[in-house]
Amino acid sequence: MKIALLGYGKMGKMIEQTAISRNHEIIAKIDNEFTAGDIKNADVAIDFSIPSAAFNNITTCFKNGIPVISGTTGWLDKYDEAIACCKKNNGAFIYASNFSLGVNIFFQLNAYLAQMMSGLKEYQIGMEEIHHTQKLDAPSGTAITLAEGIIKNTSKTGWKLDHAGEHEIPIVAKRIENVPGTHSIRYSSKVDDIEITHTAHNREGFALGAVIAAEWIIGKTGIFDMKDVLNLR
Ligand SMILES: NC(=O)c1ccc[n+]([C@@H]2O[C@H](COP(=O)([O-])OP(=O)(O)OC[C@H]3O[C@@H](n4cnc5c(N)ncnc54)[C@H](O)[C@@H]3O)[C@@H](O)[C@H]2O)c1
Ligand SMILES: O=C(O)C1=N[C@H](C(=O)O)CCC1
Repeated sequence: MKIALLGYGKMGKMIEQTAISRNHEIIAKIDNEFTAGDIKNADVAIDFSIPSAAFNNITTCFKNGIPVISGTTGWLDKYDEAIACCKKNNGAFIYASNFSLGVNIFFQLNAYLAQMMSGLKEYQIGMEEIHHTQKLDAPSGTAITLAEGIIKNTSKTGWKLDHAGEHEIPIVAKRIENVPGTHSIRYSSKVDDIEITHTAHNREGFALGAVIAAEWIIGKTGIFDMKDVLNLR
């Protein structure tokens, strides 16, 4: 598989290593603006760039017939527009706030726990995410996906950083040097707490999931997610 890397920072470099170890070829390492000519020979593009560049990167690929795996977070105000562009161009797309296989299992666990806790008014919910200090967005994309999983399964109607209203999920975002990504959801009552945590030890899991998604999407048309890739439905 010939891969164009859109974003050659911490994740782009990790994905390069993983892709080469799985016998793929990196045909473009893009770390700034690019033209269609730079990526024309790619079978797939993997975008781990920055929030302000993601939409343009992704839609340029659709317009040039290249399937996209998108891991960049913090750009989802334009997600619907990107989907419309993908459909118009008969393209193929997977966005995941977190490509790690463990986190995708954790998403399922979170939804199941929320369903069980939904009737128990004694428990107050809270979420915490911890990432490295270079992270541009807060809360993390993963925390937003986790909050959406809770909203779908409880009477909570939204989320807010720090001071949430009664019907919202409070998210605390901490930035600590060199932390790859830790997410916890806690249900606290007067008598006990229930807490689930996913801790990434490094970035290898994110990269492996993104390369597996890229292998999976080749030859397909449509909009998919990691549940499709990992057969979690
Ligand atoms: N979905 C996941 O599993 C997952 C995992 C880790 C990180 N992320 C997200 O991926 C993104 C990148 O993370 P990172 O840690 O590699 O960040 P990073 O800052 O190390 O790398 C981003 C790179 O994008 C480059 N860039 C800037 N403008 C660009 C453009 N127009 N086109 C292409 N590249 C451009 C920057 O020069 C930089 O090298 C972030 O949004 C982060 O939240 C997602
Ligand atoms: O390092 C980052 O930045 C990460 N971003 C994703 C998010 O926002 O959830 C995934 C975890 C690492």
